[in-house]
Amino acid sequence: MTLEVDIRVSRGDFSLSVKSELEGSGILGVYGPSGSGKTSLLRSIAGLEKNVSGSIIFAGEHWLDTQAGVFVPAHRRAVGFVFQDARLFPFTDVAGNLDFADSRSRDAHSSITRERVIEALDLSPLLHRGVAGLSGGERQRVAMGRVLLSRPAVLLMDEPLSALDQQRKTQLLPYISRLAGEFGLPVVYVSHQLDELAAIANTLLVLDAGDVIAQDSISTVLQRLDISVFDRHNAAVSVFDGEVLVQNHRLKTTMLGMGEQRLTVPQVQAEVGARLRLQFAAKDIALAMAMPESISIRNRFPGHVMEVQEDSESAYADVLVDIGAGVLRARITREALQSLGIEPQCSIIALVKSVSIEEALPLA
Ligand SMILES: Nc1ncnc2c1ncn2[C@@H]1O[C@H](COP(=O)(O)OP(=O)(O)OP(=O)(O)O)[C@@H](O)[C@H]1O
Repeated sequence: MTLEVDIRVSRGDFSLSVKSELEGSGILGVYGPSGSGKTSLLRSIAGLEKNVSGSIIFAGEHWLDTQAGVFVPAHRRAVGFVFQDARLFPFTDVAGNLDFADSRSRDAHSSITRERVIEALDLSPLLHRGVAGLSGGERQRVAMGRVLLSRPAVLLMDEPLSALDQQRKTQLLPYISRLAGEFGLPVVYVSHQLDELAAIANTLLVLDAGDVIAQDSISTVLQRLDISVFDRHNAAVSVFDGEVLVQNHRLKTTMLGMGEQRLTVPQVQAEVGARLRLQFAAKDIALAMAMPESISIRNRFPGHVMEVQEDSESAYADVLVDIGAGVLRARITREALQSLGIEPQCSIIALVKSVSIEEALPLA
């Protein structure tokens, strides 16, 4: 099932223009600074935006075609919308919230059953709890369950984790990638946190002031040194597919494979053979011209420099290093870049200070 979007939204000084296609059950991440048009895009797909023109086609069905005068109203689009706040019904318990959506669902023949939703989101211990006593993360899991039970064909998520602390966010991310995979749903996921998108998205669309400035597989877009919004708050990251190779229970470490490269990290709770998404923050990569001898950083990848970009507005430079298994992005000071003479083609060792690891759909 394909979602094809080719729209313009005009509102006073602001205008949004997006042409995008989302195929199958992937997660399309939408990233951009505040006011760049992320929410307007989701609202347009959902049929909630009035000043929209162009076309939106889902699985061959025209939801919008302004030339032909077609505008399918929001309640007739098979869309589930998860918001930043959970918006649960306070007068009933978790089961009641789920039952409400289940009973009003438009498609009882869908493969999305109450049992499968409860299992995918670990909701059984919460079913008879009142809504008021739930934690923020639990509330969002119930909200996702309720939206799923309306049996959407597309899931739209607008910063669903932004009200949660970092630990809860990390706990919820695997649920979101599981939903896309298990229920075969295309998901459009909006966030202004690049690490959140890098953890789960397959493709990434970057908006800036209403324009799409990049759109491709997430690993490709994250390598673009010309996208300056990645450098705000030192957000730039790179992502790799990894596989659990060895669990060392004595030293409490896990060895992961990324292509031919090996990486040792504090122990990850996953079976040998499990595939995980590895995310490296550019600011947590150091570069050395030769293999350092006595150093506590254990993860060192020999490679060669592909591209260098100095940011003349700041102290930093971005460097892309091909390490065989993929391309690692490093952010070091311009002072270090110049004094080490780092330039394209030179051999280099990338030293990884930390990595964040998620259960996610494989990279596109
Ligand atoms: N109801 C409205 N009336 C007038 N202008 C609006 C309205 N809603 C949004 N805008 C404007 O449209 C532009 C895009 O807003 P939008 O909410 O889509 O951006 P966003 O990327 O989701 O931002 P944020 O990350 O802050 O939520 C902004 O300039 C915003 O001020």
